Amino acid sequence: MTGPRTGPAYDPAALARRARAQLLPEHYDFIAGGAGEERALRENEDAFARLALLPRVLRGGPGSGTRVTVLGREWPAPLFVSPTAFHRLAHPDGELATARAAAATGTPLVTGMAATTAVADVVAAARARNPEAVVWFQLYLQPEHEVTAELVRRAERAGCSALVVTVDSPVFGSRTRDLRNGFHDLPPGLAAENMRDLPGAAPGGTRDIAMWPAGWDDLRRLRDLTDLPLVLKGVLHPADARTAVEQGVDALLVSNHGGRQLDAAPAAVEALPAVAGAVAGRIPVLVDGGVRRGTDIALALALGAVAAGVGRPVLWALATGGEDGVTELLSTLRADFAQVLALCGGHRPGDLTADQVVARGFPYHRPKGEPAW
Ligand SMILES: Cc1cc2nc3c(=O)[nH]c(=O)nc-3n(C[C@H](O)[C@H](O)[C@H](O)COP(=O)(O)O)c2cc1C
Ligand SMILES: O=C(O)C(=O)c1ccccc1
Repeated sequence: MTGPRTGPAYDPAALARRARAQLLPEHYDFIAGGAGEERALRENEDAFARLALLPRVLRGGPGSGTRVTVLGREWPAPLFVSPTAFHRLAHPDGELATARAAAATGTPLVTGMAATTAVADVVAAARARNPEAVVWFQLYLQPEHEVTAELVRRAERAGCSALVVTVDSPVFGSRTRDLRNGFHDLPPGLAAENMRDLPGAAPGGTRDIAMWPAGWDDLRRLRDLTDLPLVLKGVLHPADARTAVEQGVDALLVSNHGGRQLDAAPAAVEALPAVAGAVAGRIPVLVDGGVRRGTDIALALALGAVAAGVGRPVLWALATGGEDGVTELLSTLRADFAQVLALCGGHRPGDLTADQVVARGFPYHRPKGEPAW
């Protein structure tokens, strides 16, 4: 046999179980949980499991690898780390460990305004491992424009190369487990470091991160404030996708926020085809939610995404293995995707197409278009 072998079997559910054994129950629940009855949360993974890939055969030729180009930068694989709050809940090294692992594997990282490490320190840790490291900054538009403006300046000064504006949170979702556990505040010693010393804000608590019903006008104000590319995170409706393109948004991230906001939202991967159709190739479309293995990345690409993000698995890997754990997770996901791509008869990520995606069950039917038999 020639070519790389993938490593020992990777079991995403076992990783989550090991993390659960490491963490305080209320911290595990904060990370694992979703809104309401956790339907949107479950659907993200279940929707991938309901889909199958039709491999193409005898396509010959060598593979040219897993590289993709996103907003003018080459990524080694169509995989990135989605923004998640409070990495120091998972491991004392927190976002610094995540940043080092992402940089070491060349995986773009979206660090968030709810990080427990300041964005300047996150980018510095990443660049120390890999001067080419791609770090984006995620923010919620704040009711006080000056607060948003200061966050943007901090991200720019730190060296972030795009802003991810999360737009699915006009209000905070009802996180059932957090309400049950009474988990509202970070433990002593941890703080949302990006919120320190902002105009009008008290230093460092989670409650400084306002979720607020911003409008397209507020997005235009942000557009006028910075030359960084803007990525809208949390778009599910194709009409919003069209508006975003018209408004000059640079990319979309299709997401139901890991099932943590609207519990009736569809799985991200189910919303993806309509959004990709509305965008019609004018800007890149990314997706996150329920991505756990190479086949999920392949399905996301076949359905119109240029790359897929992982959220919770990174926190589980961080909790169980710190920086090394995250490095292993990201390398394994990339190798797994490379193998799936080859098994599908693809030579490069763009070779995966929607006609290769079928709903499981017999007789199976294609999600759109002609029956496949
Ligand atoms: C613990 C946790 C914290 C999160 N914090 C944020 C955040 O601050 N901003 C944001 O846009 N999304 C946040 N998300 C959503 C993620 O960016 C992402 O959409 C989601 O986790 C992807 O689904 P996955 O966890 O199934 O991979 C968070 C998710 C989790 C699990
Ligand atoms: O966005 C989230 O899902 C999230 O958990 C969070 C928590 C506190 C502040 C900001 C985001």
